[in-house]
Amino acid sequence: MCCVGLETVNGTTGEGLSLNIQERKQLAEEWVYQGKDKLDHVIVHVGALSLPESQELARHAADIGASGIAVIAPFFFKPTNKGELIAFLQKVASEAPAVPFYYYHIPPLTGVKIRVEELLDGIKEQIPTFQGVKFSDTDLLDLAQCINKNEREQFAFLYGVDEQLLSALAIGADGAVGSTYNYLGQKTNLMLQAFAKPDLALARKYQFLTGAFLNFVIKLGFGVAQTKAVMTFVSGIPMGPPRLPLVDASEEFILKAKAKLDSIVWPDGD
Ligand SMILES: CC(=O)N[C@@H]([C@@H](O)[C@H](O)[C@H](O)CO)[C@@H](O)CC(=O)C(=O)O
Repeated sequence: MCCVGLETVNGTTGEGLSLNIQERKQLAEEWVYQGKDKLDHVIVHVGALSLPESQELARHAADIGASGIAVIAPFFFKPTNKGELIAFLQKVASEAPAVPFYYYHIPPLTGVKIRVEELLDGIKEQIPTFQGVKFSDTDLLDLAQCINKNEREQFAFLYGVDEQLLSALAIGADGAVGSTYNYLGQKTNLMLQAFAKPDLALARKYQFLTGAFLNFVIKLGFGVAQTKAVMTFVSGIPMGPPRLPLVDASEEFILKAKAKLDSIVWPDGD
């Protein structure tokens, strides 16, 4: 959901696809308003199953001054090839012709596995506002090819598999957008600093510890509802219940996840 100076609104953790259009607009407006002078970028996710809805959200994001829009692949009637996916994305992007456009690649949830390397080939000709990818997939070969082949384009590659961020940074990812940064953002910033120094041994320590936590909770069953529960107990700010078909994390999950997180000894001594 967030990283340094950047917020993506109405994405996965924010359950954007479970909200109605009015709710999505309201949230986007509030983030743009509250983020003014605090956040470098507020990217609004405007993807939807219905093209007209997605276009309406894109126009709205442009009107309120969002610094970017992002779109996932439609996931009920799915595009089966690059041409179909680009056609959909292009029709949304063209409704906000002055707003940078990001493709939000998240095949574990959309089931659309069209390789991004293929998608990016010649994309600027069809989507002149194309600015980058939020890449939420474990296929680092695909990510590496995207980065290598598009060096001159200056696209932004924002990585979204938090447990593998360090590997993505090593091959040139520009930043991160993910659910754990809502509660492990400071630790991730320390990892980023160590990587930039470079102190790879220290960076690895942070990555391994984040990984140990995620490995533990994934075995218990970990999704958006559980993420919200962790955000709640870490921040003390109630995130509210998820919307059906998601259901609240169990008390047992919360107790175990909290104990695990509390047991971690971070390199900064916290
Ligand atoms: C499938 C999924 O939810 N992926 C998450 C990850 O942050 C994920 O929760 C994390 O890597 C743990 O596996 C993000 O990519 C989603 C995200 O950033 C968002 O809320 O838009």
